[in-house]
Amino acid sequence: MTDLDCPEGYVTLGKQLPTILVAAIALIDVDGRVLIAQRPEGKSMAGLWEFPGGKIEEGELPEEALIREAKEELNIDITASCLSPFAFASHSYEKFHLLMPLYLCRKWDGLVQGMEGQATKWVKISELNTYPMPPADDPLVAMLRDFF
Ligand SMILES: Nc1nc2c([nH]c(=O)n2[C@H]2C[C@H](O)[C@@H](COP(=O)(O)OP(=O)(O)OP(=O)(O)O)O2)c(=O)[nH]1
Ligand SMILES: [Mg+2]
Repeated sequence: MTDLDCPEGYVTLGKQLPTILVAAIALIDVDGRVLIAQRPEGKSMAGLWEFPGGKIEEGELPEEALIREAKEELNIDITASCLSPFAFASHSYEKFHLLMPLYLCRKWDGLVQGMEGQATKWVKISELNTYPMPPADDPLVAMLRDFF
């Protein structure tokens, strides 16, 4: 898939673009740092840093998608009760519109490991803007900076 292609599993909300639903998580550690992961080679937007997460699959709630993605991508266990809705991104890329709720999570079981070969990094929220992230994430980073 190139950066501009639309992923599978979209819904048609607007008239112009297919919409993809993605759930993302900002894990916050005891020192107030947030976890970001680098999109691996071969995926769209490879090399950019992101909040872990992924597409919400048919029949899933966003929280269920995050519990699954946290295990698949980071090998950690989280529960729905530890996920706080925080903000969302609504951003039109060239070929699709992204609707992405971002949840905060301060409690999980296990040690974070990049399970898909992706680099992971704990960064101070004040330094998040020094990592290149997808354009949809800009307002989320600003919200995190304002909030913390
Ligand atoms: N997880 C995540 N995705 C983001 C962020 N910002 C952003 O534009 N995206 C986009 C990139 C992708 O087009 C889409 C997420 O798709 P993905 O490739 O991570 O989906 P997935 O984890 O389900 O991966 P796969 O099963 O398709 O390999 O959302 C972000 O901060 N986190
Ligand atoms: Mg993903």
